[in-house]
This record gives sequence, C-alpha cells and structure tokens, in this order.
Amino acid sequence: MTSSYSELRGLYHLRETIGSGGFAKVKLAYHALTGEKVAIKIMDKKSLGEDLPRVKTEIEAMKVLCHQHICKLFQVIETDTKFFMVLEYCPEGELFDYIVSKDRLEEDEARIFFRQIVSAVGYIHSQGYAHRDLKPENLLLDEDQNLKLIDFGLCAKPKGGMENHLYTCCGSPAYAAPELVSGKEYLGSEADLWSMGILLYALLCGYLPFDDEKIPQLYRKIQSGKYESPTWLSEESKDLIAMMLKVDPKRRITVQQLIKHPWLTKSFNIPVEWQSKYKRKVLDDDCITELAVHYGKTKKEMETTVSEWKYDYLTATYFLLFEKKLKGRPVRLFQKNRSNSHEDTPR
Ligand SMILES: Cn1cc(Br)cc1C(=O)Nc1[nH]nc2c1CN(C(=O)N[C@H](CN1CCCC1)c1ccccc1)C21CC1
Repeated sequence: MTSSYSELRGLYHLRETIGSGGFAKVKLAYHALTGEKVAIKIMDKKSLGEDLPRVKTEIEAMKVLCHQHICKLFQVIETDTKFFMVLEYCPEGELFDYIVSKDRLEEDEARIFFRQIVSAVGYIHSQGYAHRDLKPENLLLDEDQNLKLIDFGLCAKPKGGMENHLYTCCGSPAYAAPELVSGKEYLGSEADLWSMGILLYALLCGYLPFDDEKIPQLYRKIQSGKYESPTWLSEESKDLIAMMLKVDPKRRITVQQLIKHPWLTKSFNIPVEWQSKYKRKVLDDDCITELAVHYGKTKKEMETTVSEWKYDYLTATYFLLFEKKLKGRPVRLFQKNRSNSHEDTPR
C-alpha cells in the first residue's frame, strides 16, 4: 500500500520504495510537470531523534554542492513531522553491488570510476567540505554508468576552513582513517583521502584491505597500516594505494598530488578536473522561456524567481527541465489540463 503524502500530491507521483535505512526510506517518484524520475528520501522527525541535525547538515551541504558526480538535490519539503528530500534518481543502484557482481574491476574500468570519485571529492574539498563517509554504498550509478556521490549526513564544514581540525569519530569503521579511529584530532580532507585509498583497493581487489568482525581488532589492523597486495595489482596501482594508505596523515598523498598521479592519468593524459560542469549563475534560456509560458510570467520575472534557488517546486522543475535538455529530450512541461499521452502539439 503506497502511503499517500499530502505534501507531494499533484507535484510527484510516488512509486515503490527503493531503499530503506534506519531513520529514512527512499521512494522512486515521477516529477509531475516534466515526467522525469526522481528519488525522494523521506525522513520521520520523531524516529530521527538526536540524528536530526545530520539531516540539516545534509540539506545545507547538498544545496551548496552542485557537481556532475554528486547526486543532485532538487527540492526540500519540511513538515512538522517529516523531511522530504527530492534527489536525482540513479537507475543502476550502488557501486557496491556492481563490484560484487563483477567480483573485482579491471584497472581500466576502476580508473574511470576512481577519476570520477576524485573529481567529486576534490570539488567537495574546494567548497570547504569533507564527506567523511566515503564507501561504495554511497556511490550510485546513473543511466550512463557515471558515479554520483550521496549521503552527506556525516559531512563536515570545519569552521574557519579545511585547515581546522575535526574531532567527531564517524563513518564506517573499515573505511575510517587511523587518526580518526585513534580518537585524535584530524583533518577532514586527509581522512577522506584515506577512505578513497580503501575505495580504490576495494575496486581493484573486490574485498577490503583491513577487515575483522571484531571492531577493536579492525582498529588495530588499520593503525598498523599493514595490508596484503594481491598479485594481480600493477606496480603503479600498488604505489598509489600505498601513498593513500599512509598511517601518518602528514605523509599521505594530497588531492592536488593525486589528480596528477600516473595511475590516474594513464591513457587519459590529463589530470582529473574537479570543477563543476554546472553554472548556476547562468540560467538556460529555453528552460526559462518554457517556465515563463507555463506560469504566465515574463522571462525577466521567471529569471528573478528561479535565481532565488529556494529549493521549492520551481527549483526542482527548472533543474529537471535542464536535465531533460541535457538528455536531448524536448524542453517541455506537461500542460496542467491536457492529457499528455502523445507528444505535446507544438504551440
Ligand atoms: C538501490 N537501487 C537499485 C536501483 Br535499480 C536503484 C537504486 C537506488 O537506490 N537509486 C537511487 N537513486 N537516487 C537515490 C537512490 C538511493 N538514494 C539514497 O539516498 N540511498 C541511501 C543509501 N545509503 C547507503 C548506505 C546507507 C544508506 C539511503 C539513505 C537512507 C535510507 C535509505 C537509503 C538516493 C536518494 C539518493
């Protein structure tokens, strides 16, 4: 029985639940005006309890972070009992399941994915954030097999910039940096680099470098920094992993050095770019025109309203119309009172 949320009626057509975690569930839905698929993350405030601030952290971070390898936030709806986050739908699921299905990835495929991860993390750090929960379960595949980073509930924006230390021990143990599991103060960027080293190892090997069902033993292995390198790893990949899994965070490779490492540039011959391909300052003229016609406003009025980026239904409609354009679909909204089974007749 699909529970009907009155806040979404007429705006989104809800479909099945595609994910459920502790205090949240994710449902597939269709955005009514564009017909585009979205994923709506629904969180109940009561069951969130003391985790409520994490949701606010995630919402604020995802409003700022706009990048081709970060799952896009389209709209936020808050009621007195619930949060709804309308997010980009990734139809191919988690990278975790993809690795498991292939046992482990060949270097060429791992390189394509890892360059996208480095691009997303380099961008996040450039915006003053650290993700702090990087793992294959938090990387989704879109319909073009591109990666999208999700779950910013544990991310941090250190006050006064990325040079300031963090203290909260968080994230998934197997991906957590030694300084983090030792309870020392740490830099978010250095901890993210370690997690990316674990991620690269998981991509190339299909299992984790440090693993133990007992947490204290797992922590000791992480702090020792000793792990096996299977025979199939190339010298360059072993070298890169070793530079990312340095126990001493000051000796660990930085993201600036990482984007130029030979293993990453091999066959691409260009460093990883982490600049965002989205320009929020520049509004797309076709989308603004279609919105202005639909809402009976002038283009100028429409540009002014869209530029407020309120993450309301208009923000979602603009972003989704733009996504339609990027996918080569008609930049058209469904008319309110006409059946849309056929393509819209040109006005
Ligand atoms: C699993 N799956 C299989 C197919 Br096919 C599509 C999907 C799928 O989930 N697609 C998808 N698109 N967009 C999203 C998702 C899942 N998803 C998620 O945000 N998924 C996360 C998954 N986390 C990873 C570790 C713990 C939970 C989630 C968070 C809270 C509750 C449930 C799920 C979003 C909204 C961003």
